Amino acid sequence: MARAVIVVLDSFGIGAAADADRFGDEGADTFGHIAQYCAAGKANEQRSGPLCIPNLSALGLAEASEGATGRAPAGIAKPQAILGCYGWAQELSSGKDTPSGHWEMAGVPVLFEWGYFTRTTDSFPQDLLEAIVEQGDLPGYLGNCQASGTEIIQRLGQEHARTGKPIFYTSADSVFQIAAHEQSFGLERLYRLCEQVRELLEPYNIGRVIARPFVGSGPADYKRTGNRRDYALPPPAPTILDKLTASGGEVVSIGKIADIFAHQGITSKYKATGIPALVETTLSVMRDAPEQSIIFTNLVDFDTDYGHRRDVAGYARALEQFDLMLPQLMNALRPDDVLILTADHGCDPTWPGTDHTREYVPVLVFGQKVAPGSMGRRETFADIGQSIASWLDLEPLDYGKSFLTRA
Ligand SMILES: O=P(O)(O)O[C@H]1O[C@H](CO)[C@@H](O)[C@H]1O
Ligand SMILES: [Mn+2]
Ligand SMILES: [Mn+2]
Repeated sequence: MARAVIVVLDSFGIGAAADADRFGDEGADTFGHIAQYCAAGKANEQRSGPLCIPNLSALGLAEASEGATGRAPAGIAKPQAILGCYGWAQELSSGKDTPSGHWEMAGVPVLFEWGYFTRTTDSFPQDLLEAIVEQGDLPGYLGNCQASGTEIIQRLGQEHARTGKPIFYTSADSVFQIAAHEQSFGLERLYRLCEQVRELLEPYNIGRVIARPFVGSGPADYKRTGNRRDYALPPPAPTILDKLTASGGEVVSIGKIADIFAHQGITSKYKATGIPALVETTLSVMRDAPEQSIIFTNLVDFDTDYGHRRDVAGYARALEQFDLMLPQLMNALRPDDVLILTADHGCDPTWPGTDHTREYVPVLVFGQKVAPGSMGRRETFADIGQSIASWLDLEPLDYGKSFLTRA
């Protein structure tokens, strides 16, 4: 009997994937560029100097990054000893979005193409917009373009508050996002609208509708809240989560994991806002979760607050903050448990635009019974799901090769 704890550092890529040119992402490197900016003294806001992440380093992060890129990350001190089993994984899925990355690590790569709204303005089809306005009983809509979510509420928030028209926007991802004010529009009303849009999008094969509530009295203090909700399509096949729950095990979602899996294969869920609170929640779940559990945490802030915002110093601070808490996660493991740190895609904060980047992700594994050393390059994120299947003595999954054998 054993447990698996997966912590996804959302968007923490470690170097352009072999197929990054297909995405215009050749040369992207979320971790490598953050380390480089820090070492060059170009990321000194509320922190300073080279990136200080001794605990991630002890799990083999720098070695994984060097394996993925052929270069050692700048300014990262070599650990005295490597305690983790480390590697770097290529994505098999066609997209570089959050559901694809998570489903693939849970054993189900997305081999079909999502629908996308590719026009930068007038992004959504007119008949779809008309149907949403009618069904949602709306006075109209604002936006209808590709945008950064923080920028668009600055630009259109006041008009939204004045007219009651919700803000519709998309990105390079397969998403329909709706920003609306929690008080003037209403949070429950926003959620209901998203559910209606989810249904109206049926013919378009769009991965997610995302509710983006915000508060504040004007552009100077508009702020998005932790009440974001993602309405994802369900994974196209049973994941390791479904297999474990079907066999009587527990799957605990922390953060937006349950939303990403359309609430399938989850036995309990906890939400928290911010990296410290999400890690604290993970620690408290680890104290009580029974054997044959997966504890699955998504740390969305790396992506939403720093990657998409192209905030290098903020991303570095968040990594340093997580690194300080990492020993608590390692110490909370029971003798048979395994801790896996990974990511779902990249979002290089030094890269043009505000979108994700196609990168290798780190696979850092720690457990009292896991032999340290390199697991090398992995062909698919599904190796994570397959390894957990083998660790928890479940039937093998259709995709992936296990990097874990119980000692
Ligand atoms: O700019 P914000 O609203 O954070 O949106 C980002 O978040 C979405 C979901 O990850 C992405 O598609 C990207 O558009
Ligand atoms: Mn993501
Ligand atoms: Mn994102």
